[in-house]
Amino acid sequence: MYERLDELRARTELRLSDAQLQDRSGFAALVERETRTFEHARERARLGAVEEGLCFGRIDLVHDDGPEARYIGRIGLRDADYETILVDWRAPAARPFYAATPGDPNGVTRRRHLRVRRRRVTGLDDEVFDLDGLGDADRRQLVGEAALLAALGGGRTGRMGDIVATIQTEQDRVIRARLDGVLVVQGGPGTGKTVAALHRAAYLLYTHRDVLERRGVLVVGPNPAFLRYIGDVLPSLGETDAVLRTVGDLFPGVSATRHDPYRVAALKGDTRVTALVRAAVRDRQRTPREAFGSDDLLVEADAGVLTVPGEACERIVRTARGLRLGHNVARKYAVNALLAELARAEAALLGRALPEEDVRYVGERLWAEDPVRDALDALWPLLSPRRLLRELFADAEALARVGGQAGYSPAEAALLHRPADGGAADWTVEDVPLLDEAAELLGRDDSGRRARERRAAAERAEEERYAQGVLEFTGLFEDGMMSAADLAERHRDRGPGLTTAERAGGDREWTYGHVIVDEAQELSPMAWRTVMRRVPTRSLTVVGDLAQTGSAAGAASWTGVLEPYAPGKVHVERLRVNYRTPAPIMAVAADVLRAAAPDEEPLESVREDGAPPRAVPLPAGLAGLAGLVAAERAEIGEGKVAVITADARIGAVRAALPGAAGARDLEHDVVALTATESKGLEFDAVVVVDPDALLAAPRGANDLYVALTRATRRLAVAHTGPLPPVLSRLAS
Ligand SMILES: Nc1ncnc2c1ncn2[C@@H]1O[C@H](COP(=O)(O)OP(=O)(O)OP(=O)(O)O)[C@@H](O)[C@H]1O
Repeated sequence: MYERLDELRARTELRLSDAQLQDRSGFAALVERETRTFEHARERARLGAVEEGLCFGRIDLVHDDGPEARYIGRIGLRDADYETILVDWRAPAARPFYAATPGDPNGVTRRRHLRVRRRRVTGLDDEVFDLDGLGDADRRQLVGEAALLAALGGGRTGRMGDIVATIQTEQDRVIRARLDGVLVVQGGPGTGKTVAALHRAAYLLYTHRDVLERRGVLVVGPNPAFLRYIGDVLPSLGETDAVLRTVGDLFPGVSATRHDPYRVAALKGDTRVTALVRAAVRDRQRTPREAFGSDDLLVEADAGVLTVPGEACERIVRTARGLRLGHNVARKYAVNALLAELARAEAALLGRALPEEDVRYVGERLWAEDPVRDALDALWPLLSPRRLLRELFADAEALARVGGQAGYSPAEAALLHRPADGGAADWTVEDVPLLDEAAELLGRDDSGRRARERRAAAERAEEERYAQGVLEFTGLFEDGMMSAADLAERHRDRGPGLTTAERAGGDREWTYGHVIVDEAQELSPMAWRTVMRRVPTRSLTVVGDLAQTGSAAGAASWTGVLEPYAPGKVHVERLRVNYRTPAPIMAVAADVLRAAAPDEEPLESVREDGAPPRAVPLPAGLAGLAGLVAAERAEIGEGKVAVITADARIGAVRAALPGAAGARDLEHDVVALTATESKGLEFDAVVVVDPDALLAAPRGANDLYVALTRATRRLAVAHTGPLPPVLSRLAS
């Protein structure tokens, strides 16, 4: 297989250099060269990514016409005679490797896991499915237990790795689920939700390449550190068409990482805020009375003071609003109509006749005068989403007025007040969905572009055919959400030479072929609106754990959140086995889970071994912490230690551990994190500091649960005060 891989690599190199050397001139030749170069470079990257663990498994099957040995690997390979020598793990033929269980062997008589290092087989584990010889008690459901335990036992590196060789049956079901509809993967900590979702992305890109390659897959994660943590998985599976983003950077040009305080976040996360944004836009469409406190519009133009009667202005504002277009699009009408009135006023002032056909021309001339422009901008300004919200939040009076119109109490509206520093750092993660909402309401005056697009009708017809295909393929016909024509328009290619991920990342209106949302319990209803706009076909994988919800406006029920967007298309799968945390640590976490979410079933841990978790009193305060962390580090040898505490204590903990890194540097040996920052991550040893401070926060039991379940080997709970009763198991 490696020989064949080397041949393919050499061939790809050759094709790549041929493509680059091709020197025919002309536009078509240029495009062809770019396309070929791109394709071959991609193939080179794909072949380059599979060196380690090219082939990791084999299944023996019995057919009517004899036995078959099938090899499973990171990619599919055929020999020179076109015979399959290696089956891609994502192909249907590989499925029995993951799906065979003693109870349901799928025709497999033996499954073999191969361990290969530097092109040499260094070990193998066999499972023989001798159906007659098995009692129920032996029918453990783990696939390739020895290989799995070996993979789980290795020290952590600060980066997540792929698991193609040891995917478990329940995870395989998630990975290979259908593309259409909303698949929710609910599972406790360490059940492999994240890793399974990423393998699902790779599976979908492989199986539905025609649809997904062009539109790309969006992966939404909770914070930048998490995205870095998972960032290697898809490239190691040979995939480059995925875009990784936090909610804070879904709006191009803004990259928010800071969160609002709890109560503000709750307000901004609730869909009531859409009424506020709507009212804020409307508030900027003013009559002269609202803008200047005078009945009529008075403008000091070059010719003298021009007067437009208040009624005429009100009629124009009313009509422009009635157009039901975006604010910036309707502005064109409002400004033109007001200019026409001003042109007539000027003619009247100068005692001249103004033929109707000259009105437009005179209006354009007036538009060049600053006082005219200023006056019209005060009535109906051109607004960007950022300007709208920045000015709203900075203006306490406007907030109270607009808030009142949207049904907010004065106290609620006042919570949103924020002085404008003008810097980009002002934006919080919770502002991003509001910016997106504002962008939808404001719209863009893109009539020029539209006219050009109309001329490109032939091209568009092709796009529409494709879009129709997408809608049909994903089982979502024109149901009023979005027509094929709309979809096609949003999908217009933005020129050659960029990867799908690059094109998608900078375009707010880009719609993806599939969206994966991780730690999805943290998303507010407003964040969901923002995500859903990016996937009108509603093809999503939603991954999370309701028991780990920590954010102010996070989810309480999956169907409650998702059904309104995809009625009848939400399907929930549960993962029940914990691969990360050893059983003794999970027992401690289970006590906390009972307090946080009494209805959740505790998980079964794959790993029963491990050092007993312990409570360590720190009578002299955090001064004792450095010694404890050093001891934990010595215990784990190669590996990572995380010190996790409440927001309120993180400053003190960092001061006590000057050598520890933060969330930006997960590859460091010791990191100090808040519970929120630790979401989705894992470490060989975890030291939870001052659990009572964690419990004191809103949704504090969830935070403590998250912190305890980050450990893969060792757990210590250090406390400067008394140990909370929920952790009494540690005291015994
Ligand atoms: N089939 C598997 N083979 C090998 N390792 C696995 C497998 N499934 C999960 N793991 C490992 O278990 C750990 C936990 O996985 P992951 O982070 O995806 O869990 P999670 O459900 O997202 O957890 P959390 O809810 O706490 O974020 C990871 O190290 C992952 O690589």
